[in-house]
Amino acid sequence: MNTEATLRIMDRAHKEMGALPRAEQGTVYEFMNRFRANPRDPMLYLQVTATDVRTARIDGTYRALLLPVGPRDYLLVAVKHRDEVADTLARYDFQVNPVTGGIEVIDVRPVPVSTGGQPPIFAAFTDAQLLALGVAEPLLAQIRAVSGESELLALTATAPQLTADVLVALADGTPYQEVLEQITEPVRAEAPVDPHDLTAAVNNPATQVFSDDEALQAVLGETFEQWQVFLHPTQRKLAEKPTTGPTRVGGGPGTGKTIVALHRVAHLVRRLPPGKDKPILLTTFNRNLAADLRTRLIALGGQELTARVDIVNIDKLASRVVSEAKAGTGKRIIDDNKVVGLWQTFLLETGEKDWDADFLCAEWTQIILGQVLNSRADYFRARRPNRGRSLTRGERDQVWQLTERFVNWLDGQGVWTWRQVAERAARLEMDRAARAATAAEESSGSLLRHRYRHVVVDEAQDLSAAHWKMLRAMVPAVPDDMFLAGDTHQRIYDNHVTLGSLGINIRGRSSRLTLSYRTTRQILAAALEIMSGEVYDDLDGGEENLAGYRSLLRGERPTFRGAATWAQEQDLIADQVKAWGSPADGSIAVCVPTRELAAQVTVRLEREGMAVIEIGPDGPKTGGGVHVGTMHRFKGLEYQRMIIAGVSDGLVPRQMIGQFQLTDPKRYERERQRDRSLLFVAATRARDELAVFWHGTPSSFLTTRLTQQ
Ligand SMILES: Nc1ncnc2c1ncn2[C@@H]1O[C@H](COP(=O)(O)OP(=O)(O)OP(=O)(O)O)[C@@H](O)[C@H]1O
Repeated sequence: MNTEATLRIMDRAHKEMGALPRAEQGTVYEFMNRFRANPRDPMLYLQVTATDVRTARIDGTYRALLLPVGPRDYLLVAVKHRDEVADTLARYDFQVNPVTGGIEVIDVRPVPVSTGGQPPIFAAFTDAQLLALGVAEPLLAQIRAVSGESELLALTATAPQLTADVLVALADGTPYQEVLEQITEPVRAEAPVDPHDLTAAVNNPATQVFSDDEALQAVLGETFEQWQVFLHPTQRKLAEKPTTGPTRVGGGPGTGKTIVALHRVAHLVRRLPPGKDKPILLTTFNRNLAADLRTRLIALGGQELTARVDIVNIDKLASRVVSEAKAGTGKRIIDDNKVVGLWQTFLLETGEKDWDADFLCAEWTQIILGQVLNSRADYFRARRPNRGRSLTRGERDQVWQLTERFVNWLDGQGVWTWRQVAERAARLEMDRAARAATAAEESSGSLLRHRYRHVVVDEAQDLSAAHWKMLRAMVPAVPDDMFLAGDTHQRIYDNHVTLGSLGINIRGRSSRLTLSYRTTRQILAAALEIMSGEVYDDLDGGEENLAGYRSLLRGERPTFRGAATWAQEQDLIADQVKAWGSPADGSIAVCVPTRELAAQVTVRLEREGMAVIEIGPDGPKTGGGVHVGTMHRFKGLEYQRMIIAGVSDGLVPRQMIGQFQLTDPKRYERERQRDRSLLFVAATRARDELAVFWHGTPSSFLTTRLTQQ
C-alpha cells in the first residue's frame, strides 16, 4: 500500500481501542489505513485545534486525536467519542519528559478533593525535587492536593508511567535518593533531551508506541494475549541492553521477569545472522514452565521466532546431552525425592550404622554431584556452604567411599537419579568445551563448537550447581552469553549456589525489577508480611531484598480465616468458591500443602457439583474448572482469585522439618525458608483476590497482624 504518512499508536490510545466494541475496533483499523494513504482525504476531516493536537473523523461516532510529530508523521494519542473531544482537548496536555525524552500524554483533570483532612502526602518535597525525579510538570498542582491513598491511586491511574512510579514509591516511604537511583536513573535518556524536538522524542524508546499494525491486529485477532504489553522502559532496557557477560534480572513476583526474558530472546533472535540452526537456548526449571515459555514466545513473535530457539526444561536438556553421548544407556531415571529412601535401603543392606541416610543423601546430591566433584581429592578441598555440620578429613574419606559404593549399588539396579544425569551432562559439556577451546587454539579447522551462542534462563533460583556448570560450558564466554531471570524469594527446591564460583560472573551486571503488574497492593502487603524477618541471597554470595517492591493496582484486602477442623475448613473453601460465583473458566484456584489435601478438596468441590481440574507436573490439563493443586505446582502460574488452604501449624512449615532443629540447625533454617517461599509463591499467584484458610492453630508464618484482621 502507498503510504503518504506514518501513524503510530500511543499506548494509552491502544488501551482505549481495546475497550471499544469489536466492530468499532475494525473501523479504527480502516481509519488508520485511510489516514496513512492520504491524510488530506476530505472525508477524514483533519482539523487543527487550539492546542497542537489535530482531530480526525473515524466514523459517525468516534474521533481520533492526533499529534503531529514530523512533517508527515503522526501519533494517535486518543480515540474518543465525539461528545468527549472538547473536554479531552481541554484536559489533556502533551510534553516531552525532560528526564526520559519520551512523549507523555497528561490528564490534568483535578483530583477529587479529600474529606479526610489528612496532610498532603508530598509536602516534604519541593517542586524542583519532584521534577528532578521525572514527575510530569503539568501535574504538580494535582500532586500537591493529594492527601490519601485513594486519591493517589486515582491520580497515578492516569498519570504517565514514570510519574506514577515515582509518586507511589515516595508515598510508600522509599527514600528520595533510592527513588532517584532505582526508578529515575534506569529510564534517564542517554543523550540530552530537547523538549521541542518531537521527532526525536517519538523515536525515543521511552515513548510507548506501536509503530505498525501488528498491535492493532492483535487487538482484533483472537490471539491477543493479555501479556502482550508495552514493556516498562526499565524492562525494555534490560531486554535490549548489550552486555559484556552474564547478566541477572531479579525482582519480586509478577514484576515481569519472564516477560523481559522472552523479549530478550526476541531481541537476540533479531540480531542473529540468517540460518536454520537454533543458537539460542531458553530454559527453565520444569516441563510445564518450558511449555508455557514456548506458548508465550510464539504469541510474541510467531514460529519464525521460535524456529531459532531451543526451548527445553533443564533436566530434559541434561538427559538429551547424556543420551547423545550414549552415556547411561539402558538406565532408568528415578525421581530425586525417592533418593533418600534408596539411601536408607542401601545403608540397611550394607549394615552401615554410623551415618544417617538423610545426611549422606544431601551431601551426595548437593556437594559431590552438585559441584561436579571429580575425585576424592576434589571432595577434600570442596567448600560445603549451607551444610551445617563440618566434616573431618577422615569423615570425608568415609563419605566419599560410601557414595562410590552407593552409585555402584544403584548401577547394579539399572537406575540413576536426575542429579546424576545433570552431573554427567555437566561433565560431558565441560569436556566438549575444553576440546573446542584446544581446537580453536590450534585452529585445526575442527567442527567442534559450543552448543549455543546465547543462553536465557528463567526461574534461575531453582537450578543446581551442576546445571549451571553444564550451561556455562554450553556457551562461550562472550558478550551477551547468559541472561538469567529469577527471584531467590521464590526458591522452592534446595539448590543454593554462588554463581561466581561456577564461572558465571554476574558482578556489576545484576538488576532488579520492583513494580508488580500482577497483584494488588493489598495482596502484596500480605505476601510481604509472610516474608518478614527472613534473609535471602542474590545467587552470588550476597544478600537480596524486596525493597521498593510495589504495585499500582488496587483491590480488596485478602481474607484470613481459621476453622476448628479440616472438615470445617473445606466448608469454608466451598463457600468461598461459591461466593465468587463458581466460575468454571480456570480463573479460580485452590492451593494446599499436600497431595492428600488436594485430593480431598477435589472430592469436596465435586460434591458441590463443581468441575475441578487437578494441576499435575505438566500444569493444568485443561483450562476450565476450578484448579486444585499443591503449592509446588503453582510456580509461574497466575489466577484471578486464589484460595490457599491448610495453612495450619504442622502443615506449613512441614512438621517433619522439626527433627532438624537440634540435629542440623542450618538445614532446619533452609527447609523453613523453603516452606515460607512456597507460601509466598502461592500468595503472589493471585491477581485480584486472595483468601487464606487454616484449621486449628494457624501457621507460624501468618503473623497475628494477618490472622486477626
Ligand atoms: N510492562 C507490563 N505491562 C503490563 N503488564 C505486564 C508488564 N510486565 C509484566 N506484566 C504482566 O505481569 C504478570 C507477571 O509477569 P511475569 O510472569 O513476566 O512476571 P515474573 O516476574 O516472571 O513473575 P513470577 O516471578 O511470579 O514468575 C503477567 O500477567 C504479565 O502480563
